[in-house]
Amino acid sequence: MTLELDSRLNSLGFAKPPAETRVVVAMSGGVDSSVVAALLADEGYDVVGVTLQLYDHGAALAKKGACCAGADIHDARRVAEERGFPHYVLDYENVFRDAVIDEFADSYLAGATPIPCVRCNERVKFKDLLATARDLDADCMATGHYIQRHAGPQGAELHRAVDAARDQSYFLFSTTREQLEFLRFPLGHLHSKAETRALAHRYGLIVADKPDSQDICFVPNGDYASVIKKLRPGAADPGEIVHADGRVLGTHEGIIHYTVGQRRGLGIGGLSDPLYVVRLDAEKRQVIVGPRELLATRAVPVREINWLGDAPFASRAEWPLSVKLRSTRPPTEAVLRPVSETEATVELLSPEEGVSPGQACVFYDPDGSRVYGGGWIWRG
Ligand SMILES: Nc1ncnc2c1ncn2[C@@H]1O[C@H](COP(=O)(O)OP(=O)(O)OP(=O)(O)O)[C@@H](O)[C@H]1O
Repeated sequence: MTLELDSRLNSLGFAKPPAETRVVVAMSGGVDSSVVAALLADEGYDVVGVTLQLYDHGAALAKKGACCAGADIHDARRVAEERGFPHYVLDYENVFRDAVIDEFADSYLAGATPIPCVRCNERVKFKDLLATARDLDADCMATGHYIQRHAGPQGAELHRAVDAARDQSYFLFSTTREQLEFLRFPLGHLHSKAETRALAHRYGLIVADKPDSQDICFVPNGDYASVIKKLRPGAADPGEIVHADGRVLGTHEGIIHYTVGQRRGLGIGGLSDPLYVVRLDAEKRQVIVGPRELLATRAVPVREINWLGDAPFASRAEWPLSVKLRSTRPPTEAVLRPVSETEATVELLSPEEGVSPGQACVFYDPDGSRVYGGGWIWRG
């Protein structure tokens, strides 16, 4: 660990001494947020750990070891005990089910590909948990997200994490400016997860070698279709697989099994050209397939926009930006044309494949480093 790194991590940006600065740390029981809590406690901050129980680990949805369930709560508590700061567990099962899981299931049934982690940040962690932190008289709330918060001339700014492989900006675009003022992300400056684990070992944390959590915490092994079937029994009805030219090519076991851009697993072999899912029609329960060229999208309709730029979002006819259309893709150049305060059309300079309703379109400045917000892709 370099001295330079330590000095960057030493301050949450408050004028008063750490001992007089109360920080609520959102603790999942994973290595990232445990390191945040240990680091801040070590620097002398008045740390209070809070863990949300998001679902019952004995219930059908959860898997052993999934975040937010029993074993993780136990780990978070152990870290707090060993580092000597208070820790609270709050039961958020009902809130999480209503605000995140239900929409996740309904979104798939409507033919979209949702991102529940964004809704969890927006509706649970940065709303109710943040309110709890204020109730606890905290000066700020810190999380283990890999993202940077910079103090800019117009207020707090959101920037991509230094470690591009860990960057979570795609999942945080809907953070409001007011929330951002109160939030801190002490891991955003780190260059790799190895640095986080090195810190965890330095503090002797029991979670130092705990495996990284999975993509969606309530979906065991990525098998989201099983989760949806449990939540909405009978809702995943079979239907037709239809070529974009109108030919019926076969049947499927429910549109929840498909996503735009998918090629494998269509079960319609024997055709000369490779076919891709180009659209899901929830009303007709049809999976529409076609050749690859039908996947290319240039104009992306976006709504529910949260803007984190300095000038009002709708104040200009167009903005040159770069955008990310999937969490795993790099930013790509675009021009954004506002339609209203919360809606826009994003025109991509080079067309992208597999742009799916329900995913986020996240806006960055043209060099792809500062996050200007984003919105939800819809069908238009
Ligand atoms: N159940 C929870 N209770 C409180 N805070 C949580 C909970 N789950 C996640 N968080 C907070 O949100 C951050 C990002 O969550 P995410 O699910 O992306 O975890 P992660 O990257 O696996 O981090 P960690 O190693 O801390 O689990 C966590 O670092 C933590 O600060």
